[in-house]
Amino acid sequence: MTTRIGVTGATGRMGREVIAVATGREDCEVVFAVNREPAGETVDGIEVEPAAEFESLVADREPTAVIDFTGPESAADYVAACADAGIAFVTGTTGFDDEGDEALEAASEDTAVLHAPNFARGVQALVNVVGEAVRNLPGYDVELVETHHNAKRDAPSGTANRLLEEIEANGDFGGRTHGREGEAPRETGEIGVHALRAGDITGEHEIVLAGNHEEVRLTHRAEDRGVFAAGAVDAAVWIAGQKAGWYDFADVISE
Ligand SMILES: NC(=O)C1=CN([C@@H]2O[C@H](COP(=O)(O)OP(=O)(O)OC[C@H]3O[C@@H](n4cnc5c(N)ncnc54)[C@H](OP(=O)(O)O)[C@@H]3O)[C@@H](O)[C@H]2O)C=CC1
Ligand SMILES: O=C(O)C1=N[C@H](C(=O)O)C[C@H](O)C1
Repeated sequence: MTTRIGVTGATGRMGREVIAVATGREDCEVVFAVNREPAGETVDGIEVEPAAEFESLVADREPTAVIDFTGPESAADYVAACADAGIAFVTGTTGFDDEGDEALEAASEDTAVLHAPNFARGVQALVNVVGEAVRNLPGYDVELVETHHNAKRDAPSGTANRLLEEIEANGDFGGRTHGREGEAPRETGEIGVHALRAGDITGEHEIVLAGNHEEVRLTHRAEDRGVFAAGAVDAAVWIAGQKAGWYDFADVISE
């Protein structure tokens, strides 16, 4: 069955990639695309419509899943609208505060919701192995460095936060230190977190584990945003028809 996809944030860096991927596949169709300020644009032949028309587009075009790459405030509004309409919601948006997280979780009681801070399959593999590395190297210093383009709003990245949760769950750490300045010797057990913003870098995450006169570096580097878009479209095709609930990208990959 063809998955009918609605896209939000259609003229953004990721929205454009999602439309490019989805229009190139035979198992899905982009039935509408919206952006805050569409200015009469089309993306890969899809007309971009005003965000204010989202609810009427949902009613008229009957998407089976919405893919969202906007911002945390708008994603919270879109997930609530999808929950009301019973449409599956896939979001890669990052930077949610507690209220945003709660909006996603509340919506998952009424519809299928999948949130992934990173839709690259390699990052999922990194999440899977980082805990094992930490468990194997107790007492080693751990630092995380993430690097993104100069227009990224949130820091640390959503992916960095996910990796940090995994690191903390697998070792005995004393807290996170975001950057260092001045007299700032490393405390035992702290996890250093560093966010670089420069140019149009797609997204890099590196975990450094050092001790015992050796170091291990686990690095993921996304070379093209199409990697994220392909994962998000895979997720939308997978989630359409799933029952209400909370899903993550690991559920998609494991099938
Ligand atoms: N999970 C993953 O794999 C990835 C996640 N991301 C995350 O995705 C999000 C978007 O990133 P990116 O594409 O680079 O950001 P952009 O700023 O390039 O794109 C966001 C788009 O959303 C639009 N927008 C904002 N509010 C609304 C609204 N209410 N309705 C419709 N459209 C709206 C913006 O429009 P306007 O320009 O008018 O503001 C813009 O076109 C970020 O949170 C980022 O961290 C990014 C890459 C991969
Ligand atoms: O904003 C981005 O560009 C990216 N954001 C995601 C994040 O915050 O982790 C994923 C990816 O690294 C690109």
